[in-house]
Amino acid sequence: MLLQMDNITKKYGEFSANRGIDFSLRAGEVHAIVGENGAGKTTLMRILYGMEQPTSGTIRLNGKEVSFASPLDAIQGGVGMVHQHFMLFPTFTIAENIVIGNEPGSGAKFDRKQAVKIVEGLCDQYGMKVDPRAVVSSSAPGVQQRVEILKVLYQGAEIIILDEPTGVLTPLEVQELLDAIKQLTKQGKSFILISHKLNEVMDVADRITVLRDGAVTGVVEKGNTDAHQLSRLMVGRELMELDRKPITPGEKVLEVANVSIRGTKGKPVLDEVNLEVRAGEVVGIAGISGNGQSELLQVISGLAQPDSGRIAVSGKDVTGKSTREIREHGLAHIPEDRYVWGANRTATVMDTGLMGHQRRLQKGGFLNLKEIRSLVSGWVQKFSIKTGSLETSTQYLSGGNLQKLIVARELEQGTPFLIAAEPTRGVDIGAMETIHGELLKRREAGTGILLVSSELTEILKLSDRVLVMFEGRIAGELSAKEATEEKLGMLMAGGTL
Ligand SMILES: Nc1ncnc2c1ncn2[C@@H]1O[C@H](COP(=O)(O)OP(=O)(O)OP(=O)(O)O)[C@@H](O)[C@H]1O
Repeated sequence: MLLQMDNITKKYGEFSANRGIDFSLRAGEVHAIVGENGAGKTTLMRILYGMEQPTSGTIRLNGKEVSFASPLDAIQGGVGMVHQHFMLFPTFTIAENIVIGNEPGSGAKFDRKQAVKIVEGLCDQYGMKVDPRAVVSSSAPGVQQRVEILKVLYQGAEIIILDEPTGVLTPLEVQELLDAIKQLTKQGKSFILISHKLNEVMDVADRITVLRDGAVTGVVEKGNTDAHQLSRLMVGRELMELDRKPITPGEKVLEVANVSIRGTKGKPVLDEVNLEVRAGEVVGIAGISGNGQSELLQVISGLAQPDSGRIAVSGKDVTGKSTREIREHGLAHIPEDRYVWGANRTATVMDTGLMGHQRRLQKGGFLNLKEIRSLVSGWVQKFSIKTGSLETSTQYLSGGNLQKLIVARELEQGTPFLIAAEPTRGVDIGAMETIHGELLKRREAGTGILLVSSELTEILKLSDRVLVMFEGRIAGELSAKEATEEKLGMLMAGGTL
């Protein structure tokens, strides 16, 4: 056995994030770890990667006991990890990012040409394509991820840990990643894959370990299981079908008229965008990321200003208004990137629950802490948010639990208009069911929802109408009845129906 983790326990105070976990990995194997948010997947991998020390338990590589005091130690032992959030230097080139820490050249002189050569060699060896001279910040997420993988390969990794690698990728990039994993295992590399996406797990994994509440609930060979059994092992119950009741849309809660943003390279970022959302309907926006969706959400929510055009929320012109003013006028916003817009990582769960809504929750200039406390603890229950207490700092929440907290806060504002951008990114399948159900409840209660998602299944499940964005324009609109993955895919790629 290449890797053997035996009886791993990790305690944080009284709380056990890992309880007596056994985990093993064969050479050339892809071993997936699945489980609910907060089940302890990332913790187990942080232990393997030397970022955390286990409270008890042993790790053996090729039969020899090892103890990694730091990621540097782990890298030297042949273990590399690609995190949920990329850790690259955005202003450096791809080649610089890959060789950093072990740069070619003598003394202080960095040999750029040699670095490019090294990266070209790696690309050839492992069958992956990147442009070594491109700057990371202008590379697509799929490319940045390849850079991370090439970087750990350059560092000599035999075991590569991928923590929810497909969350930010387009469907095509996901396929490329899965192909790259298969290719690399043929060359003897081994992967540990943390994922909530059971179809991807069933595609690429050889074995699957299911964790629940810090303990193993099953280890299965792929051939002996299916997505149904896995989801039952994960959440301990069957998932339910969504019930989307027919509605009659009401008055306009969002109107975007002829909105444009000029780009830096001649091409507009947003090009005469027109759309509306009415009370009680979900309008989905599909598109390959980078086609203007982020900018559209930014102008609607006051984070950016349009160069021309008009935006109205609940009938009031809010063009050029601040985020605070627009929020006060009836916008709630589940942001695309929870770490940038959604939360301050040092704030407590309670403060995060309050963020952006202080004015609404105050009386006579004072915050009603008792009311806020009972509100936030209600959300924690409803959305099964795993947290020590309301005073716990959000930096100790697992990724999916932080996402659930932000979703709960925005959904529960009960505003007439809600932006839901990637609302289920990083959440487990049970929580996804809860969030989808709650979004539909808001819709029935009359909230108009603008849903932006890179998951076509999510768009198709929830939307009454679907708009497709391509190169800053609305390239097409389909009703819920007309929309299929094939038609959307066609429009997303710039085609016509
Ligand atoms: N430093 C810490 N102090 C206290 N609790 C922690 C700490 N790190 C993690 N935890 C807790 O340990 C539990 C397991 O977290 P972990 O990140 O391993 O979950 P996960 O299975 O990866 O979840 P997700 O799918 O949401 O990413 C969580 O409840 C988390 O709040």
